Amino acid sequence: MLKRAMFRCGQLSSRVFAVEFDARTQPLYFTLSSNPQELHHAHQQLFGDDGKLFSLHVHSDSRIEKAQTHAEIKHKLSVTLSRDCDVFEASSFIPDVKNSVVKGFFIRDKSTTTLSEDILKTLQQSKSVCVFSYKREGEYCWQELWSPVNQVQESVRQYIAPAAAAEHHPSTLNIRNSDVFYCIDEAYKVLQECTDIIPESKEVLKLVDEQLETSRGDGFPVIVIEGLDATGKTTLTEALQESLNATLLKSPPQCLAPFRQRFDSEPPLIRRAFYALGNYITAAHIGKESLRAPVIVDRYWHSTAAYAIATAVGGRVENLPKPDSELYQWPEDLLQPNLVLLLTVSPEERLRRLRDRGQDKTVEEAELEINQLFRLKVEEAYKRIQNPACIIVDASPSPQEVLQQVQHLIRNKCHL
Ligand SMILES: Nc1ncnc2c1ncn2[C@@H]1O[C@H](COP(=O)(O)OP(=O)(O)O)[C@@H](O)[C@H]1O
Ligand SMILES: Nc1ccn([C@H]2C[C@H](O)[C@@H](COP(=O)(O)OP(=O)(O)O)O2)c(=O)n1
Repeated sequence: MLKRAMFRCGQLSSRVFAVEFDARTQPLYFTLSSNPQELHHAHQQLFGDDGKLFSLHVHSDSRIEKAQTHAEIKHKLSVTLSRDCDVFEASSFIPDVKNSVVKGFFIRDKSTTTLSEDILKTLQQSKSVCVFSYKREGEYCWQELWSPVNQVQESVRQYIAPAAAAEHHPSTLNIRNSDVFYCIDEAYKVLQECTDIIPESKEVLKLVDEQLETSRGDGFPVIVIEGLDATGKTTLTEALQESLNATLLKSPPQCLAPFRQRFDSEPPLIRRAFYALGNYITAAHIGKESLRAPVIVDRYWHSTAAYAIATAVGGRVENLPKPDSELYQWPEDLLQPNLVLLLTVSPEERLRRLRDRGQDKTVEEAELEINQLFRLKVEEAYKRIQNPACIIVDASPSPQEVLQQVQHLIRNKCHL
């Protein structure tokens, strides 16, 4: 039983563990060795402290189950653990090997209670959760499979040994087909896999099926307006609709509005597949409408990819996939617009606009406000997307001036 659990965790010796100790610094990397190794000074921060240390990792052959279990554990740990407990995002991975990441958490419990053990005991009953504990002895620290009743005779001590920082941040390794989708089939499959647990998936897939093949000849230009919330997309797209006599579309499309809240509460795999499919429905609408008039689109694939990448990647902007990464390439089967404009304003002006609007913000936007790092990553990811890349527009002047600036760009680039 224990051996099977170890096996589920993959070949531990070739794996590197990364703990997101502090969002502003690089993760703490370590690996495991069967020989005692003195604790590296950097690791003293985590392993040298008093208190109990645990890590837990989520495994399953079903990616839907894995995503949901991870999200449930995250929620449970955040609401039940005491103030004396720190929880860090952790992962284990094989350096630079795509899709090798196993996500989990690292728990440091300085309390005198057994609360964290009690919670881990419950979590461990799930066949997809694997818990390790860490023990110190002098200069050494080792990891072993944790068991609440202490019958881990078979478990081998694996000593903590320093590991080099990975060239590609581990959170970038699993992005393809988990956070960002590069063809309709991959996103479609995710929703097919969750029809049992999320009945709404069937309705979304039906709406996708109802869309005819997207084909677009030499129709009117298609112009996408992108940007963070409150950068002025609605104001500009409505003004453009009027001034160009254009059709205004959105992604996700109106027909998905009844399902959005449901999918927003799901883990990234399911949530991002939903938004990806929304782009294909919008593409079908663009295909039809652009035969009749110019089309303005409020958010499209740039938003889907930039938010997904920025959410998936922990810590600093430097952790994003490298600028030349294939992860920034537009999906080959998704209708391409003629022009993508990214509206940018300073963080202060954006906050002022958000406050003036006085609306409830989505959770993600509320996080943006407190999380400068996240906002920077979304903007940087927007700028790195290729084929087509976006043109940056300074949206801080008055609405009339922004409109004029954009009309000028459209005249030049699309000859409208
Ligand atoms: N160029 C601008 N200058 C000042 N305020 C603006 C400008 N464009 C939009 N706003 C205001 O900022 C707020 C957010 O604009 P909105 O168009 O709703 O942004 P988005 O659609 O990107 O969320 C609104 O209250 C809007 O009136
Ligand atoms: N085409 C799109 C549009 C939005 N999204 C996602 C990205 C973010 O998680 C949210 C942002 O939506 P938000 O509600 O803040 O946007 P609006 O205020 O409606 O412009 O939606 C997407 O993935 N793909």
